Amino acid sequence: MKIIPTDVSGLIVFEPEPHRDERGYFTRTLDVNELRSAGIDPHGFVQENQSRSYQGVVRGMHGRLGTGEAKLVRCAHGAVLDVVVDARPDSPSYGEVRRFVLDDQVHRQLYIPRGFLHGFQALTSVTDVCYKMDDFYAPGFDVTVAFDDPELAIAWPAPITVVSERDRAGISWGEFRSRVEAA
Ligand SMILES: Cc1cn([C@H]2C[C@H](O)[C@@H](COP(=O)(O)OP(=O)(O)O[C@H]3O[C@@H](C)C(=O)[C@@H](O)[C@H]3O)O2)c(=O)[nH]c1=O
Repeated sequence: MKIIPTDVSGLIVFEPEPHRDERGYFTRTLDVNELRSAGIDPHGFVQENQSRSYQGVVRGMHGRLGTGEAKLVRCAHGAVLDVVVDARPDSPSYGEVRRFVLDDQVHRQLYIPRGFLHGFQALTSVTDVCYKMDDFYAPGFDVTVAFDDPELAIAWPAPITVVSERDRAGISWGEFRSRVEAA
């Protein structure tokens, strides 16, 4: 498993080395030693989720007020463009967007520390995303920032097909920022 730091502090890409043969492939999807050597407590994860999305679906941009939540995200089937926004006011990259392709070919995983907004777009007809979280689902603290916020100007790569009602009602990045900065 290669550990690939990014230019944003705490945001880390993990790249495994899948074994491919005529049957298909084998790959590790979790190695606690690798996580520890990247400074992540593997026992911090308390919930794992899987969602299926059809081509063009956008989910996001989701964040959690208060302490936030860290996620370890991978695409088990198909491909996504995974998008994060650094929502940590004291970070040098506060407000910046980063985009990563996660797919079932290279099998990269993205570790997103606490204090980020997260979302993705499904790039394939059937797209399964799995992610571990270091806190339990707490809808009362969840906030959605508009996936099409003009200030964030996230470049979604494909025509957008379906967006949930919750995500269509997302607040602006400016509104989110004032809530986070006031906290
Ligand atoms: C996330 C979540 C949802 N649910 C329920 C609530 C709802 O009825 C249904 C679908 O929820 P949502 O529409 O919020 O699912 P979704 O839009 O896929 O939400 C997810 O999006 C990605 C981008 C993330 O980063 C995640 O943290 C999470 O916010 O599942 C849970 O029971 N537990 C959970 O942990």
